[in-house]
Amino acid sequence: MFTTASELRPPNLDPTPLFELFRGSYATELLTAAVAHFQLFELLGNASLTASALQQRLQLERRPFLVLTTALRAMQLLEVNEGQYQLTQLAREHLLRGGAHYVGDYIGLAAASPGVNEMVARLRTNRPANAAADDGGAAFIYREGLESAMEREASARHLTLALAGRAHNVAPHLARVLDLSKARCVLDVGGGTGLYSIALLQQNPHLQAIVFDRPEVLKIAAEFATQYGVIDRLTCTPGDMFADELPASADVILLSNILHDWDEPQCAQLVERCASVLPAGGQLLIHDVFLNDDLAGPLPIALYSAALFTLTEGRAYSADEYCQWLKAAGLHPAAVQHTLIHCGVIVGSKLA
Ligand SMILES: C[S@@+](CC[C@H](N)C(=O)[O-])C[C@H]1O[C@@H](n2cnc3c(N)ncnc32)[C@H](O)[C@@H]1O
Repeated sequence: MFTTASELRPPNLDPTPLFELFRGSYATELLTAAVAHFQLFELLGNASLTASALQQRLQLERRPFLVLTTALRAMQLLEVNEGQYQLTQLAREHLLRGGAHYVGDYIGLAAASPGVNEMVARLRTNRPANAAADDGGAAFIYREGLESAMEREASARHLTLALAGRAHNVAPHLARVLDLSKARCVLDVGGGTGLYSIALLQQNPHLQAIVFDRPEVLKIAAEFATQYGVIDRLTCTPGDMFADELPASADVILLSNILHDWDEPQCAQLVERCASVLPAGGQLLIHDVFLNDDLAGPLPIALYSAALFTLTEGRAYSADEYCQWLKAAGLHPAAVQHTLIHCGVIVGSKLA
């Protein structure tokens, strides 16, 4: 199908604004849900509540609570002072019913829109979209007990190729910020298109790569590896990253856009599993987006977090949260190095 090898190159123009525009709908959905479905602003009124009290009043589990409140904090409508959640002046003036400049009913015009209703359902159930067998299965995630779109040829291809657009832009940047001159083999866990591995292989001619993913997804990785002329150095290994043994032959492991698909216990488990197969001196690379450590923004990441929340079992995390998991697994995290489209990489080293 593909005949000529080509090189992955960074884009001329930064596509980040397109991603921010695309994710903007989550601002409408979360704001309208808070105003018209959860009555969050009335609930807080002029009082302040601890996180657990507010979470209880909203009847939300931890993950939806964090997604909703992170976005509202990033929107400057909610603030946390000494552990107490309270409304900002902006929210008090405009989102408390009865105020002279109340705009809640205006925002409420979107209350019955399909996007808002869907967001409310996701927040209330804490379950990803399409997770029932009849709905085609959840996007991007596979684990035992969950119906997954990644197990079906057409949907796995569709979803994986959708991510190729972002990878084509970001992967060449990742390859340029990392120094893998001394590395032998990179294991790309949940590697999807394989484009991140392919960029690393093109940048480092001595390197080998293993892309570990579900069988239907690996078909696409093999096609791209052929197209980009690195199929002789890239192995596709099918498996379940939670249940199967991870290949132990790599000295670098990449988790690119993986942990944000999973809830906190699975993130800790996955980091631990990766760390356990790394040799001394090996590195675990977490390539992802990062919330601020206080989980109060920035807004583009808070909105992306909402997207991840609705589609998967994850959300966006902070660098601090990632560092905690790396340290718990015995790895030493370095500072975030930025790539593109809000992404960056944290290198966790296993000391020799
Ligand atoms: C959001 S995509 C990220 C793909 C790629 N790393 C990237 O950055 O574009 C998540 C990937 O993890 C894979 N995945 C999900 N659950 C998995 C599991 N239990 N075992 C192996 N791969 C899994 C999916 O098939 C998908 O390719």
